[in-house]
Amino acid sequence: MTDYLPEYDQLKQMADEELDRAYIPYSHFPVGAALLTSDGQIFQGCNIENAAFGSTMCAERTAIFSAVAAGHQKFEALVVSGKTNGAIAPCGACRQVMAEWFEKDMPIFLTNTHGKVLQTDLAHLLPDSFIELT
Ligand SMILES: O=c1ccn([C@H]2C[C@H](O)[C@@H](CO)O2)c(=O)[nH]1
Ligand SMILES: [Zn+2]
Repeated sequence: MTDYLPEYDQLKQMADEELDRAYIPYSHFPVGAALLTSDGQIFQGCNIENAAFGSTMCAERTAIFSAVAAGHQKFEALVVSGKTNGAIAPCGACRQVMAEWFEKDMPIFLTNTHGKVLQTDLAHLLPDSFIELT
């Protein structure tokens, strides 16, 4: 089961809302995300694809970069949602970006639209991560 987070239902609803905003002419694979800042704001993200496929931006990074661009650098929780059979799984690039901004134990809820919820964190998604030049 998952730890109780008062904002979870709102985050999940806002992540799901982004599934309809995803720009996915190539993969037809929508992903939505909602990110809670330490001061209680929520930033949404969807995947935004590009004809040059490598220029595509994932839902998770859209949410993180949107929050950082608005002046937020401390985060409490992330919910990601996909129309997948199991829980959505963030790509490697997103895990590396998460490592830059999230504490290792910050709750990350990987979900789908069928009721699956997997609670995890960066300690599990990206162990032994490269986070600074030392
Ligand atoms: O966690 C994920 C996994 C995939 N995608 C996007 C990238 C691409 O647009 C499409 C297929 O990989 O899904 C995300 O946004 N987040
Ligand atoms: Zn990604």
